[in-house]
Amino acid sequence: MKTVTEGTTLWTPTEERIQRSSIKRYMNWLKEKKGLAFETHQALWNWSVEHLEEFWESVWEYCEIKSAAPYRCVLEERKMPGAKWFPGATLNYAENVFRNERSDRPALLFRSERVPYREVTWKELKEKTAAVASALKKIGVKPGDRVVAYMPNIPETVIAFLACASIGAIWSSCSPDFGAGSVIDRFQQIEPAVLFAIDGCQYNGKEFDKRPIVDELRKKLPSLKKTILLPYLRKNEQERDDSILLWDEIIQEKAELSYEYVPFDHPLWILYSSGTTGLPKPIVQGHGGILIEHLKTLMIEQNITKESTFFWFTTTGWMMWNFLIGGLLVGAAVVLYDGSPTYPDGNALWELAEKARITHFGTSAAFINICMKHGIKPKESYDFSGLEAVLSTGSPLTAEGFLWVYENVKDDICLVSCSGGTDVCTAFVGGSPMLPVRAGVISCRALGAKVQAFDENGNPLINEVGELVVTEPMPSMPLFFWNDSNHERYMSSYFDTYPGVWKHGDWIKINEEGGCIIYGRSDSTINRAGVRMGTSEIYRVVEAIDEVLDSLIIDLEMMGRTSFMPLFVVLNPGAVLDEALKEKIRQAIRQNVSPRFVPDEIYQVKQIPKTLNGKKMEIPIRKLLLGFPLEKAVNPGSMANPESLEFFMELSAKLENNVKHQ
Ligand SMILES: CC(=O)CC(=O)O
Repeated sequence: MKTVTEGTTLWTPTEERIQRSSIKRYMNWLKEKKGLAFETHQALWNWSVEHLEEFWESVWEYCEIKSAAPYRCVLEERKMPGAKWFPGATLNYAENVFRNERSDRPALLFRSERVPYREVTWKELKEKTAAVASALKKIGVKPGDRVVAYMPNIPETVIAFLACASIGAIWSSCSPDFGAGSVIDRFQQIEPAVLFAIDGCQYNGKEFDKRPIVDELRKKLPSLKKTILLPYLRKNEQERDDSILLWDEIIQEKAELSYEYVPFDHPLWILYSSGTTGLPKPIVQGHGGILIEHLKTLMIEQNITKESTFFWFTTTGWMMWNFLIGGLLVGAAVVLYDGSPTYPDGNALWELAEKARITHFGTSAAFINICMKHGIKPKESYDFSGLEAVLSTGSPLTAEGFLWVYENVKDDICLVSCSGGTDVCTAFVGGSPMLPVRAGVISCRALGAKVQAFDENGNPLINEVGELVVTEPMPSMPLFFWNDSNHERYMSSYFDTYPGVWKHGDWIKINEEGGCIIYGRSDSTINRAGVRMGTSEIYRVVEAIDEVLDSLIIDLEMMGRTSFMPLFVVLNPGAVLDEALKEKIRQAIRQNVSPRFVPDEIYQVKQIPKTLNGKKMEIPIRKLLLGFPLEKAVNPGSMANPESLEFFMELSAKLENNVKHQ
């Protein structure tokens, strides 16, 4: 693997390119319409976070947001949580999508492992959305009711979502790689009225029959009035009772699309993020907040226009799906892909990039690492003449990953490594076509996101690693968590450490130029390629296995190291950790959680390190395995079983050697 020094400049935009970038156009507009002139991106960012109300109002005007009733003011109170944005305004997300309807370009482009390539026109998208909206209304779905989907990343899922948004119902989805238990844990909390589901799907060349899971969901979700089934795997073999409607039947209906105008803070969707304990947190985000945040990011910051073709490799279980669909708000053609990114080989997505003439290719750092490890050189086989930007998220992209993109994809593109979270359904930090790209460094903080690195006492740090915090409200922050009426869970998720300041749970370093490096999670949540899972969800499955007595799982993803997620198990007397038991554990996680969370290695240990009151010591062990000295990682005095550390200290030394020799 070719190495490169962190911070090496790999790309500098030409003056011509800066001038035609969307951010420059927005800056020119600010100058002309508001008399505000900014020389640099940093100056613009400073203004955007100091003059929040002016900034977000300018986004509303510049992006020409369509609303039914005007707002009384931009921000009623600057506080977190509880900021009330654009009170008085009523609007609808779906209307802001369909205002872009046109006949000369498709709305969606789609490929799956089974479907070679298909385009969906704006007309088809609108007609089918209208038909599904009408079916939902006939079922009795009202504004505020929940509509859930167990569907892959296919056009039908986008249609179902837009239909749901158009009538003011609340959308929520889990991707079919989630096992029944994980889906039930999420959907049961929000009592859905309707379930959209597929009968099965294909991944990595293998067919998966999902009917048993769909049956289980229907049994365990008593609030369901109907299930709308899409026979995706086997077209003609569906057994059904009256509570199941078939997709093909409901889309036959001719209906007019109309919009339920809802307040700016009316819930649009519920996303899930896992903490370290308890069930996944159902995060509610609003029509207006998402609309304005996604327009700001895509249309102003990322140069996505009506002529762009925007792709992100994602499943419907990751917030990047929700973000990708935001491309329709700008009027871009959105590219969907369903399947393994490496099926039949590592060129699948690059081939799609050529075929669909993708201008903005979004992926995860994990995918770039796979391409790098497999020596894939897409530029030798494909024509990327229209490609303007490669975007990466999910985990920090290493300096070598940056270099790989410039050497093997295209040398004249803006590479955007970005990081944010499900909690805000956007990026806090990212890139800009007006800024140079430096290896391993995220170019800037997002406009309107007052991101800082804080020390333990809440002092801002420059050039030192600290907690990623956001000190001013953002419109896409959660409205609330479902079933959390007194905001207890919401408060403890972000505001426990620094009152009134959002602590995100990532380590970040910010330099004087505004460039950022993310160093991974500062808590013990597992984050595999962007999808978060609480450790408790994995313990539940692993510890249900007869042979397993206790367990500990640690995510060792950190900048400069390959992602490595070891699982430690204490076995019952007489049990042996042989290959058969390891496979049994992996299989249990694969089926009940998701294949994504199968550990990289399983180790047998005598004891799990615990605190005096019996809590598993995830963060201290993570620190130890990441190479922190013992005294900085663990306080043995607070432990019930300090002798359990010996194994982890030895392992830490071995992992250090591995890393040095990578
Ligand atoms: C933008 C993001 O934050 C994506 C992720 O890493 O989950």
